[in-house]
Amino acid sequence: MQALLEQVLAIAYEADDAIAAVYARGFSVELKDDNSPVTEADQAAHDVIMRGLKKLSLQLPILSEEDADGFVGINSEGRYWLVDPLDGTKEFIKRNDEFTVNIALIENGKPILGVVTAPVLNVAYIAAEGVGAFKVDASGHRYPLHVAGRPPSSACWRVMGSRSHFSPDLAAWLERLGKYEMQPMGSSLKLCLIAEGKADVYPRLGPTCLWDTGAAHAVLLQAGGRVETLDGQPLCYANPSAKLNPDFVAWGS
Ligand SMILES: Nc1ncnc2c1ncn2[C@@H]1O[C@H](COP(=O)(O)O)[C@@H](OP(=O)(O)O)[C@H]1O
Ligand SMILES: [Mg+2]
Repeated sequence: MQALLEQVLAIAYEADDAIAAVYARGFSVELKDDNSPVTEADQAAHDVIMRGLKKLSLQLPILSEEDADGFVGINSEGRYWLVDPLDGTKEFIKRNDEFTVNIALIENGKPILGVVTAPVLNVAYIAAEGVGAFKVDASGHRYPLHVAGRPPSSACWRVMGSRSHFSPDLAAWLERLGKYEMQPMGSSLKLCLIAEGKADVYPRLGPTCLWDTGAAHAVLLQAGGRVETLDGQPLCYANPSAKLNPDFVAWGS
């Protein structure tokens, strides 16, 4: 797993370079069939990742946001790669730097390896079963990741939230949580910040796709956290044809 993690990190860094090049030179924005925005950078990162994963000795089916129809299905051992080449496309377009490359290895519905890189913030979050979870800074230094403990009853919950999506259900959920402060953040960085101990909880009561969460979910699991549906079951990736996650809550401790 350690060797595979390093290979996947190298692929994600290559995708970072492709994205950063588009970011630097400027880009136009198109709308996909579902009306969500897409740029040249999403496709460039997808191409790099597909090429990289196909060269690995471990040959697995790939489900990428940019070619979901090309997914051939989970293999006989219950495994597949789950990829969001550029999560936070809206943040990319707004140029606020909060976007990520996401590659996860799923086995029997569970993310067992994950790599999340932020091309402009120059940070990576990596994890695998049997290896642990680490943050990698711009100079390549690695720091083990651990979630924070549950906040004392007098303290505020540090809540992560989307910059673009809020719902009445989320407002009601937060009301029940108690005292909290909300930190808005684009992309899968929300889950990574919980893995780092910088936030406590991320309730997502609104649509996301499997590829938005798989890689950062792996990081959070290895850092001691969890991601659960509203009835307390682990968020599961065993039915990729559904594409959509149910509502979920990511917890540190
Ligand atoms: N109506 C919808 N259906 C499915 N996924 C949605 C959605 N609205 C937003 N998302 C997902 O939410 C992600 C953005 O989340 P956030 O606002 O927390 O950064 C998007 O990722 P992309 O940017 O990769 O398209 C997209 O996949
Ligand atoms: Mg996404």
